[in-house]
Amino acid sequence: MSKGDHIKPIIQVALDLLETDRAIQIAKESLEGGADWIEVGTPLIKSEGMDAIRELRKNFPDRIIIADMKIADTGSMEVEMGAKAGADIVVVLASADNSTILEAIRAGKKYGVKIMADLISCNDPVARSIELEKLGVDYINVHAGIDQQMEGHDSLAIMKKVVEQVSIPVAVAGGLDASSCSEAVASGAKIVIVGGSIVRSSNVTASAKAIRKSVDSPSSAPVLKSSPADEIRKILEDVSTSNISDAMHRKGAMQDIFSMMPGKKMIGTAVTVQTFKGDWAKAVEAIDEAKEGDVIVIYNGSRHVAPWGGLATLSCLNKGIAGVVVDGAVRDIDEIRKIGLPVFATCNVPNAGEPKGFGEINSEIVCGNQSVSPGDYIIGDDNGVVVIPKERAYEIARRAKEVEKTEQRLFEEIRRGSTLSEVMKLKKWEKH
Ligand SMILES: O=C([C@H](O)CO)[C@H](O)[C@H](O)COP(=O)(O)O
Repeated sequence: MSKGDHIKPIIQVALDLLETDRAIQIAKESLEGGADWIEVGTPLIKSEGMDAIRELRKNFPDRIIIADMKIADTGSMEVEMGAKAGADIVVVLASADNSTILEAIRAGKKYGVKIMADLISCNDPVARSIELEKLGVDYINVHAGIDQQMEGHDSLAIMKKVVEQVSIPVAVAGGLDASSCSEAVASGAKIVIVGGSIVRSSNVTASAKAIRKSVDSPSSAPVLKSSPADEIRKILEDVSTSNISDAMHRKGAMQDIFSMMPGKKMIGTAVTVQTFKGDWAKAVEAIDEAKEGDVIVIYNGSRHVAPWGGLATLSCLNKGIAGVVVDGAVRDIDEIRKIGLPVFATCNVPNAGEPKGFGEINSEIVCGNQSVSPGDYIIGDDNGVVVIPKERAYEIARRAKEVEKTEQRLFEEIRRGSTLSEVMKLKKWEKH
């Protein structure tokens, strides 16, 4: 039997990293957990070039190595590069022109490597799979890319159609975890390609083991999906406002708004209130308009007169409101702390304002220098408060989760005795 012939389903670990040394260590831990094939991920190839493939080949002489080059042109030249660096399988984009695919296949035959076609972003993946098989590719990868996953795409439904139409082995990729891998194998996938769920885990070996176990006793029971709102909420419970800020490229964080209830996290959807210096009527009326799980977000603009205090906070608790944010001052901090509701504000003062009744409830406002519309997601913790526009809530929650996973892995590597700059090769990545 050659090193490519597997009877069991194949787990291909996708090393989507930027540094070869980390990739080698993570590959080692993945293989200990039961992964089979090693993919030199596209980001790694772009970061370190063909040398990443050479190094992985040197370290893992007996393993199948896939060069995820996502070839779009010059099929022959790039397959030759991958082959000469030590790859067994080279990846070409399924959306590349047939001339590129054919040249890749010809070069593959010449240099003894197989060709995998990646269906990422293909308009008609099933029809293209049939064409690719006729053209002569060796494997097809049904793939929802990382950015597509963040918007809720997944690859399993298309993969199930593709396996019915082609007889070459079908791989599947796109945010797979143990349960989706199991479903994929039960539905006909021969290769499961797993990146984030293994390589960004703080315990790579345990995560690979869990996937090994799931693909070796696959279940066709579809993974039960929760509603987008439930999924968003569940993810937001796991991540910090720092993770969310990173996911939003530093957009979304309110300025000069601080927690009055250290240690309390707040997640909810905005009911907005525009008021004017110390006028507390609209702020308090908003409590009756808000529903369970909402966050009342108030622009007031005074550091010296408070539109919010203990009585309003207790009223919120009675209605199941998730918390309050005030661009301005609050008072009765001792009472607020006893009540225990998360309250965020610019500062605290003893002075109350007046219920004059100017302003509006549920118009677009600016709070902490951020635009907030009714229904936007508001998350607060000890780092501060961030706003996620409702239209991007699912995507940003998913991206924040990826940030959190990446950090968990970095924590693990630092715990092993390294430093942040060593792990991240900071000097190499300084801007030139
Ligand atoms: O190919 C991939 C992606 O385009 C980045 O290069 C990933 O390796 C593939 O999607 C698997 O990774 P996960 O989706 O994180 O499991």
